[in-house]
Amino acid sequence: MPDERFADHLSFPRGRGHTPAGAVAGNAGGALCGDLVTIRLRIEGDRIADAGFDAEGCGATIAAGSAVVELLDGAHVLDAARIGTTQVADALGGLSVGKLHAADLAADALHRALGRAVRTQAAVPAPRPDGGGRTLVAMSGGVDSAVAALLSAQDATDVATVTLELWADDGHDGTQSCCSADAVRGARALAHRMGLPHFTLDLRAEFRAGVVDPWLADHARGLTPNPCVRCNGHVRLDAMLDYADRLGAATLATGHYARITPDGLLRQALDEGKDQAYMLAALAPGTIARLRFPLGELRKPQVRELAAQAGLPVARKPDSQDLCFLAGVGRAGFLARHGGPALGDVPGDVVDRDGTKLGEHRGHHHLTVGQRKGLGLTGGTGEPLHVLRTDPATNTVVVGPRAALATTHVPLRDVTLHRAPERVDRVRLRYRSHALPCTLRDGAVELHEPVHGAAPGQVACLLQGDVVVGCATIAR
Ligand SMILES: Nc1ncnc2c1ncn2[C@@H]1O[C@H](COP(=O)(O)OP(=O)(O)OP(=O)(O)O)[C@@H](O)[C@H]1O
Repeated sequence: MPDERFADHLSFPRGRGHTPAGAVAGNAGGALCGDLVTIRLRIEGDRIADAGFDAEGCGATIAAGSAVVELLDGAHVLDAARIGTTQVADALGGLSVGKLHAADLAADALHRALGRAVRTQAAVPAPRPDGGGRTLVAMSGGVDSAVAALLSAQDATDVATVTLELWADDGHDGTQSCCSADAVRGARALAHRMGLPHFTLDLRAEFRAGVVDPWLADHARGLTPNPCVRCNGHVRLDAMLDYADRLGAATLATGHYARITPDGLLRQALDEGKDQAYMLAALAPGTIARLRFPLGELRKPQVRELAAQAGLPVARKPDSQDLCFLAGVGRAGFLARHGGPALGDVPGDVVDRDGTKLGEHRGHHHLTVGQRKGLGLTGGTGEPLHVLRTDPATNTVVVGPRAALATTHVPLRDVTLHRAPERVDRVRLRYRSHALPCTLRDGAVELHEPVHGAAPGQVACLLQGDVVVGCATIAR
């Protein structure tokens, strides 16, 4: 027997077919599962001013859409962000496992609409200054950002969370798939479990234009780009800070392993093996001033322990390994699928330093300076060969012994410095590589010891000790 609340929503759906003036819509479900929910809402200031819905499919879908509209009635934006599958199901008197799917869809549609509406309509005041302020925590669904949220909630009086939807394969959106992006859902469930409001910020268009397209273009130009540095520096942190403004949050906390010096510069994390200051090197000082890194003084095992103590299901979740948009397809698969004609597989010559052909490759963009694996070649003496340089104009790859990669002179472009150039005494030329003693002179770093292979396109993180004092790109 369905609960009478369920029957009531089904018989008298609240706001069905209603489109509030100035509404922002969010969809979930679609062709694959046959159920589709659309939630429409308008925010004024810090409240949901009006909401309506449409639903196709089973009765539970209609009841769930109606329950969301009722839950939203006059709700504070931060309370609306606490509504998840459980709240929708509870509002219907509980749902059987088979019908929970309807509550999932309605919650997904709500969060798509809410996430978009906050971007353009919300103006949530900051909490009273004596109350400790509000922090927005960037939650990926992994253990690091979950613990960052946990620690922020212990510190700040008021915490909200946000997850970015950055990438969905072509044709995969809320209306065609039965599920929203898994990561976003997982992060939302985690935030709700901690009692925190959760927002979804759809940055797919900005991410494609500001990160993926330049990454593809750099590959076509024979460079080895760092999309994460670009993403942090020019796309996601700025977008999340704008979002924080809308939600009255003065600060943004992330699960990055990094620290901030008293004079506002980035500093490497205590846990050197996890340090991510390199990934954040392109941030402007104004951005850094609003960031908090609650994990900067912790080591990874401590972070996992904190998560376990708090009963978070992600305590043992493995770390993410690769670029987020390559998940499931890998680099070569992604290039084949999204690279277009400029990055199609076109065989070219592998030559030695004298231009003698040694073999063939399937496209220069699959190879990067310093690379040994994947060439399938050894030199005449049996010595392994490495990529010395790639030439996109002729689709030629030049190889040689490791010794030929050695250099002490690394030319730079797009140098940004936050302190005088004389203060640069170390440089990191790759993520997860050691910092190398150096001097910065005439737009290049002069290394005190040779390095084997500095790949054009990679970021050079300019350090004074363990403090990031600048950033540049390695030039050809
Ligand atoms: N999709 C996302 N939405 C919101 N914040 C994100 C997202 N992806 C990453 N972040 C933020 O950036 C931080 C560093 O991201 P990174 O990809 O390095 O994740 P990570 O070290 O595996 O952390 P986590 O364990 O939290 O996934 C995260 O801890 C989180 O605060």
